Amino acid sequence: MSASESEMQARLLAQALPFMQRYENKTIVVKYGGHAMGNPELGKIFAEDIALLKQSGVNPIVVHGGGPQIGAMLAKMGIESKFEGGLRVTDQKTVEIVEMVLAGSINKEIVALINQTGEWAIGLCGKDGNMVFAEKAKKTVVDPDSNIERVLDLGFVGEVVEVDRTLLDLLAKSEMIPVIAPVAPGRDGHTYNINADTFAGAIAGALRADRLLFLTDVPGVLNKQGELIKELSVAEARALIKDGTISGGMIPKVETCIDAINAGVQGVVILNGKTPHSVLLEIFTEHGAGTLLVP
Ligand SMILES: Nc1ncnc2c1ncn2[C@@H]1O[C@H](COP(=O)(O)OP(=O)(O)O)[C@@H](O)[C@H]1O
Ligand SMILES: CC(=O)N[C@@H](CCC(=O)OP(=O)(O)O)C(=O)O
Repeated sequence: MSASESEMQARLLAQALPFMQRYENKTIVVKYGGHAMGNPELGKIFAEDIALLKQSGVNPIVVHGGGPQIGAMLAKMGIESKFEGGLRVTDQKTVEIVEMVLAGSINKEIVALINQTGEWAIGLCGKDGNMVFAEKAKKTVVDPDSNIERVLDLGFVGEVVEVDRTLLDLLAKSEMIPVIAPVAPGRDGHTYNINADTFAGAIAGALRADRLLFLTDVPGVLNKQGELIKELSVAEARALIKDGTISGGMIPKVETCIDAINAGVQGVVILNGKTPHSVLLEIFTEHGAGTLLVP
């Protein structure tokens, strides 16, 4: 390494100090989307970033998705994936596979990656420690042609109705980093499939998290021309959903951002999880990337 390169690295490290002080003991919820996963090298870097946050005195909580991975498993079993309003229509067979993929293989993969850094991760879903309770989602969509609102029946898709922070508060005081799959029970005894974005938003809201980061496979919210929108107000976001600029999986993400801001979460950002060290860059440098949602 040349002298100027090591000087630059030292300067970068020194610049991180005020950010480390700012976030000490603060809760940062990181939603790791299924589209941001898949590349082993990037997975390792993501795990290192989370480990570094914990080592720096931050309380990181990982909530993960796995939509594409669920789709692949369903396809293997000859079941077609169907979405309405960005949410998977989930019958009994599908919810069993969702739980198997999310709370099983993906959750343990992320836990193992973090453990390999030398930190300690613990894999959970909403069922563990009675952390989250859900009920059947009451989702409505407005038909753009007729402007008539209709209620969607998405089967066992849930929305979070209760978060008990007991277990997460315990873990915050421990060495353990929680890694949570978005599956939760209902008081009716059913298991519900919850969109990982809305699940992460509910956790961040219940914990009054300092930051909520969404790692996905695009640089942030893009406008009609495909350019990154660096700052998006709640009103602008609603307008972009209405005119179809924001569609598919970006809808629950942006709706969650709006709810999280209303619940008092301070910094809500959608950013590219395929950029190496995007979490560290966002938290410990001035070079925040992605779309910042503002009231
Ligand atoms: N306006 C928009 N800006 C950016 N992405 C958008 C927009 N509208 C729809 N999308 C889609 O949303 C996707 C991200 O959501 P999703 O597929 O649920 O990802 P993840 O698995 O990371 O949660 C992008 O890959 C993109 O295809
Ligand atoms: C109800 C619903 O749609 N649940 C999602 C849960 C996983 C998820 O949200 O994963 P991503 O974050 O990778 O999109 C699903 O079944 O795909």
